[in-house]
Amino acid sequence: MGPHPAVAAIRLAVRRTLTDLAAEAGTTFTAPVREPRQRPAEAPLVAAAVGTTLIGNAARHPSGLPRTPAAPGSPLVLVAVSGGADSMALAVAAAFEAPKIGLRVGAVTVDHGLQPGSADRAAQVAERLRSLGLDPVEAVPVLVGRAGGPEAAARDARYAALDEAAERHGAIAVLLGHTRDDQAETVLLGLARGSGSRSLAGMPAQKGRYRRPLLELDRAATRQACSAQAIPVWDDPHNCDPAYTRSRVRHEVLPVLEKHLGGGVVEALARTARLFRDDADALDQWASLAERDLRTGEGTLDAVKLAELPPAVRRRVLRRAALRAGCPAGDLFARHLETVDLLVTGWRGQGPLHLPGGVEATRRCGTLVFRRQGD
Ligand SMILES: Nc1ncnc2c1ncn2[C@@H]1O[C@H](COP(=O)(O)OP(=O)(O)OP(=O)(O)O)[C@@H](O)[C@H]1O
Repeated sequence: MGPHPAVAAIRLAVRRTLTDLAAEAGTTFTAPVREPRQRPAEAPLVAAAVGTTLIGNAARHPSGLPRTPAAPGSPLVLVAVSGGADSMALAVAAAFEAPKIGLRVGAVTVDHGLQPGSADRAAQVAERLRSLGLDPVEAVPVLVGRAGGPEAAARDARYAALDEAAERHGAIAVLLGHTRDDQAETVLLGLARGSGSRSLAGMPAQKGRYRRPLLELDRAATRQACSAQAIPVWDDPHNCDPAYTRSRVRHEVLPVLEKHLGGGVVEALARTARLFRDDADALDQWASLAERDLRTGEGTLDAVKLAELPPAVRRRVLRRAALRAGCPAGDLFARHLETVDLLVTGWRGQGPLHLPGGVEATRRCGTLVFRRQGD
């Protein structure tokens, strides 16, 4: 009997990502290993209820632990693990697949320190991961600030810790457990913010060192996979806390949409993300070519030629120029670009515009000038 279909689907998705990574790293493939027989323990879900502490017997799972870990010094991939079903299913699949491909796999679990007992829980998750064959495994405590609200502050601290761990261990990539459901939520959140196509494109499967192998799979699959392999999971109470926007989207908004618009909303939103990604990529490429043509010097653009561009391309050129002059990407919003755009399309001699990061945009003699004050 082969593995549970959800386990097989997750392994396949992870294998694809790891194979790409191994090819990029120039790793030599080892001979393919046959799927091991499923063990009888692939039945009960040990702990999946909200707030459940980790229990379970590591010796009983998962099915088919890697036989021989990849040689020391082989390229290392880290998995970012919260302890939830998505990232646990991902970590187990990576531990199963990586040695066959000549990669080592480790994990980092970040302790945000936002709940009582979080350090103990992070230590338990780390221990669990070690018992699953991942190495190295670290539980990293972080200090979460306040900038941008609680979700953004936790995310910033988490990614800083993941980046630092990846650098320190020389990892070739960090895997994240986002699923198609997370993607649908991201698209809805972007839509509600009134964002452009780049935001509606959701999360990319690959960005820098980060990869999201499960982006085409349902959250239900990761739960089923953990259940089938008797992997204890921990549900972050924040995921169900209505104080968090994403939680409300997950538990209230999406179910209502599914109910009233018919099934398949999550899939449709994920498809929307893919289509918008292609559109946004094409527009970015166009803007990059147009910018080369319009640049008249360091931080200066030909305003007359800018006016001839379609708005979607023009705004992208303006954004690029503002970023190049030193605007922080996270602080530059559509409303800033709309006012800069008026220097091109609604010119009536208005004065310099002050953009985030101390950048100033002015129009002089048919030229837009972006400069950081004091430069
Ligand atoms: N505390 C953490 N430590 C390490 N990685 C994390 C942590 N929290 C989230 N991640 C990574 O980011 C991904 C998305 O996290 P998020 O909280 O948005 O989703 P989730 O549905 O709660 O995922 P999961 O079921 O894995 O907890 C996780 O799958 C994991 O890869």
